[in-house]
Amino acid sequence: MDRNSLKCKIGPSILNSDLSQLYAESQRLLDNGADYLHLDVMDGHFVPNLTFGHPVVKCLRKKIPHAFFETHMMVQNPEQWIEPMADAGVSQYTFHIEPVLKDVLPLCRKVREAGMKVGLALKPGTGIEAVRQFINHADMILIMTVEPGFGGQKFMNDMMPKVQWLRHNYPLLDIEVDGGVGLNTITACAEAGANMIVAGTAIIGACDQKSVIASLRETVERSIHKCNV
Ligand SMILES: O=C(CO)[C@H](O)[C@H](O)COP(=O)(O)O
Ligand SMILES: [Fe+2]
Repeated sequence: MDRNSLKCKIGPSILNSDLSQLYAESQRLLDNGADYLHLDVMDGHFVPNLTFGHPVVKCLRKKIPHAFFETHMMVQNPEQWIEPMADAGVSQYTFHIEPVLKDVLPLCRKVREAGMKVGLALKPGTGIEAVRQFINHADMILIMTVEPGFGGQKFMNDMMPKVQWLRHNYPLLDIEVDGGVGLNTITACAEAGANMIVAGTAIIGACDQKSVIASLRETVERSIHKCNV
């Protein structure tokens, strides 16, 4: 299997950081080796929690003009926020397919027309068959490894078969895992085939962010390399 063009990317989630210092926290993560920022947007409907929306993302973009911003849209109506998030300077718009199953394709098109990359996210209870027909229309698939809504939850190892299935059938697809990912769970993610790694608590709470990010990267790169030999 030729996975030469598959890249490991580490995207810290700022969900559990000191949000009063959003810019400083985000810049520190980038300075410590993050490849992108994973921004968790929650609307209090799709998940029982509320975070921030496009006005905050727009302010952050003004301070950080060049980094790749992924918004993880845990919202009931993803269509509503496509234009505002594009205007805020979002690079990739990752939305959950569950509330919009009949409209996934037109939404993918709208996200792309708005100038953003397309990510499709699956809750733990959503089987891979629900996303199969849309994979070729997306840039990335996000397999949630916790129930979306809160940081600091326990990693669900039983999500790994979904990642394995995706990697087996789509050797070059960007596959992201999110939820409870850290030094103790990264090997499972890497061996299953994930190459885009979201980690919140494990990075934000670390004394040495740089070494945690480097270590997550090393594990994933080792797995990618193993498949190339
Ligand atoms: O989408 C999320 C929660 O819904 C967060 O991205 C995720 O939980 C990251 O935090 P942690 O690594 O602490 O689990
Ligand atoms: Fe997330």
